[in-house]
Amino acid sequence: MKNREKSENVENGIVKVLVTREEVEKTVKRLGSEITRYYDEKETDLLLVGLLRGSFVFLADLVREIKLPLMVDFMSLSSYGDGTVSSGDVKVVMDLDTSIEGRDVLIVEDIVDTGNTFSKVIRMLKNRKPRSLKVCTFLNKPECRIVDVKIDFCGVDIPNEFAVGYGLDYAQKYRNLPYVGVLDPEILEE
Ligand SMILES: O=P(O)(O)OC[C@H]1O[C@H](OP(=O)(O)OP(=O)(O)O)[C@H](O)[C@@H]1O
Ligand code: HPA
Repeated sequence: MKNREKSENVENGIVKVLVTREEVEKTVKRLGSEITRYYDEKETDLLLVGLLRGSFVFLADLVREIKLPLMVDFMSLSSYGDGTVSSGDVKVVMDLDTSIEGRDVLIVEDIVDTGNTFSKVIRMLKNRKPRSLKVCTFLNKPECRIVDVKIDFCGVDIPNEFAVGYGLDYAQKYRNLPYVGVLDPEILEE
């Protein structure tokens, strides 16, 4: 089968599953409980900041597992202009709508890879004087870290392979897979 035909069927482009649908569900529930427990002890004014586009699937599931009043806002940053390699040059494409001054902000990501995106957004949001600033990611690739970032709520550690699904894309595709998989290297080379 030709690569083009393969890539038209998303399931066919996947060579290995890294996080199954069941593991996704368990992980999101665990993170929801941890976050609920952490903020529950304080008088919280919780704002979840989702980083577009990758976090939208995880964030939609996560908010339903957090048993606290909260608000949601989004930012869009871009770092992977050419596909699979981080340029290290993170740009703000769309900023928040809301002021975060004096609020408890939880940044939500689909993946921390080099750490460039998180470190940039943390620096930027700290300047806006939130009461607290924590970070949550569904996936973590510790082997790829270039910039050190402290992750407060971490889903699953994965190896150094290009992951797609559950919000993560390759060339804007595969975000709709309900699990996380590794893409066929032939497709990456196309
Ligand atoms: O730790 P890093 O090396 O910075 O990589 C992580 C970032 O890369 C991806 O975003 P991307 O720029 O691909 O945009 P997307 O969210 O729209 O997929 C991902 O969603 C994270 O935001
Ligand atoms: O493994 C990845 N997959 C998709 N997007 C990404 N952005 C950083 N790392 C990845």
